[in-house]
Amino acid sequence: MSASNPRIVVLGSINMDLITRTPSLPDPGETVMGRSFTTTPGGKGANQAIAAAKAGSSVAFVGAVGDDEFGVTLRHTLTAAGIDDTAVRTAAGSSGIATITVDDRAENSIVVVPGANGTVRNLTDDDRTVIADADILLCQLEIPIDTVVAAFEFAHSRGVITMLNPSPVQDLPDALIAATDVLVVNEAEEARIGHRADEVEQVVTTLGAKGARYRGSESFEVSAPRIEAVDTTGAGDAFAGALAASWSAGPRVAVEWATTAGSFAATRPGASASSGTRAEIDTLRDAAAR
Ligand SMILES: Nc1ncnc2c1ncn2[C@@H]1O[C@H](COP(=O)(O)OP(=O)(O)OP(=O)(O)O)[C@@H](O)[C@H]1O
Repeated sequence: MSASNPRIVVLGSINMDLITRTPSLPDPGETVMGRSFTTTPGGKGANQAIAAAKAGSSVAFVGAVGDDEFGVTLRHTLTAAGIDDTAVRTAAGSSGIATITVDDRAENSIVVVPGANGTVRNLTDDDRTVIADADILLCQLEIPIDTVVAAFEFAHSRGVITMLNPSPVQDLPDALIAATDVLVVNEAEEARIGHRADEVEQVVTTLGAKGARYRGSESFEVSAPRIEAVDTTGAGDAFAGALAASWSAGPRVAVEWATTAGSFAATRPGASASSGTRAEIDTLRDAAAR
């Protein structure tokens, strides 16, 4: 990737994932002994922000952590990645939490508590300042959707490019569609959104191991490099962050590079930790071109 990196604001979720591995999932009322326990930062907003920052972009995050110990760790995760956290509030109560139990057959059960993410119900003056200073606003739908709509309308009015990854997928308000410049979806999300995606000028669809597709001023498909997939969790977030980070190079370069970034993430375990640096992604791209 060449062309200079844009300044990116991610407005979205940040969670602590609490992951327990166990031989078998407990039935209701049952207690089982687990094998191991790990905590890892997650949330689509944070994953995508970290992916964009690792790709070399200047990134600011807008969202909320709780006033618990996880909040301290989560905020540190952002700043350690070089992300500007001045618009991250600390809300009373718990941080966003995903309690994940995985058994030996890779079956899982997950409880998500939105916690602080659910308190991001309005835009502050600081948020507007950060957004107005950016080139791209990137959002998902793990915070209240009305806040995303307000942010997109404000960004749109200031000429800031709006990129929406509508996950978890849901009905999209007309105002959100109208203020979206680039829609980033996987195949399932695209199918659920259906013809409404036609109302957005540019749509990027990820196709898993097949790569990605772009529809806009031109239409094309790029294939993913062949890799040994270890864990595809977070591949979509790595793709979205890298797409924003490379967008100024034009859709063809950006979609190709984001596809390589998604594939790189699939070669590593975990979500935010699996995204690659710019050099790692370039290395995979160069190897695939040989
Ligand atoms: N098995 C794979 N081999 C190569 N690349 C992959 C593979 N799986 C995912 N990718 C890469 O990651 C990108 C995003 O994957 P996908 O389309 O599965 O998104 P997603 O469903 O949002 O992912 P997830 O929810 O697992 O994070 C793809 O466009 C591709 O570049």
